[in-house]
Amino acid sequence: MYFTKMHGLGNDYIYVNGITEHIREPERLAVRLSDRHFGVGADGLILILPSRRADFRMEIYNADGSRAEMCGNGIRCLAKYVYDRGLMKKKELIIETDAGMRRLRLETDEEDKISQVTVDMGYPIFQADKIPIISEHTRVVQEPISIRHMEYRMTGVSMGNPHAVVWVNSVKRLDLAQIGPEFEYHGRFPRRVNVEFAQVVDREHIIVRVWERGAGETLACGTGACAVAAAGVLNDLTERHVTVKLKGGELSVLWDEADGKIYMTGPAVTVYDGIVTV
Ligand SMILES: N[C@@H](CCC[C@H](N)C(=O)O)C(=O)O
Repeated sequence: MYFTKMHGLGNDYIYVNGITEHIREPERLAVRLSDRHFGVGADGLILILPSRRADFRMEIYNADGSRAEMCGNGIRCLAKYVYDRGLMKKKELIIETDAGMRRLRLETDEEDKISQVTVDMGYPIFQADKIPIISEHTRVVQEPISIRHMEYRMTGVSMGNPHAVVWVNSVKRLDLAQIGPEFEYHGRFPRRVNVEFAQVVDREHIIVRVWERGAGETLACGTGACAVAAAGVLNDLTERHVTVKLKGGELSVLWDEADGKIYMTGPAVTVYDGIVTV
């Protein structure tokens, strides 16, 4: 099976062209290939598939084999994948995801190399039952949650996939390996959760560490950065246009007042092409 390893800010995925490759049991394949010791090594597997309603369809499998609705870093890389291979030569494209249609715009340099990709990430969803988060309130805004005898305050956001944003004074000394799984599998998240620990630097800059559902701590999360940006506005901590600094680099995120949608801009990188026996 031919594959390509790509990353957005170190959030790395194995990309397989599902138009030419016949993929059986993608959940199991994701687990096997994502293993960093016995496999290729990645945060998950992304399949590029045909779509009747859009240019392509994206299917995401986390490293543990679970299916995710949307992936912000992954979708930028998917756009690069199809553009660089000439599967599509437009600089504007629409990708169908399990979270709905996403519109993307590619920026290229004078050598036709992609420098940045902007994604229309859609509307942030705050309704607790739609995220989903179990709560007595319609929205989860700075609600207490107890983890390992510590009380945290979380704001719930769906970017097509579920996120809990926790504001902290510093992201440095957090033991994510301990608290991450406790959030992810907490009973208040019926479909598990991605959790972002966010530190406000000033009203336009945020530092974030992410524990991803199905993948653990990753170097970056596109949907997570958008969830943090939305929570920052909701909690009146930040402006609508922010730079989100993650372990693997920076994303620019705008929650547009005009249309209510979130726009995320960042890089997409190819690491290498490979062949694996499956
Ligand atoms: N890293 C991604 C999100 C991938 C899916 C996530 N782990 C989930 O299960 O929802 C991103 O860049 O958005």
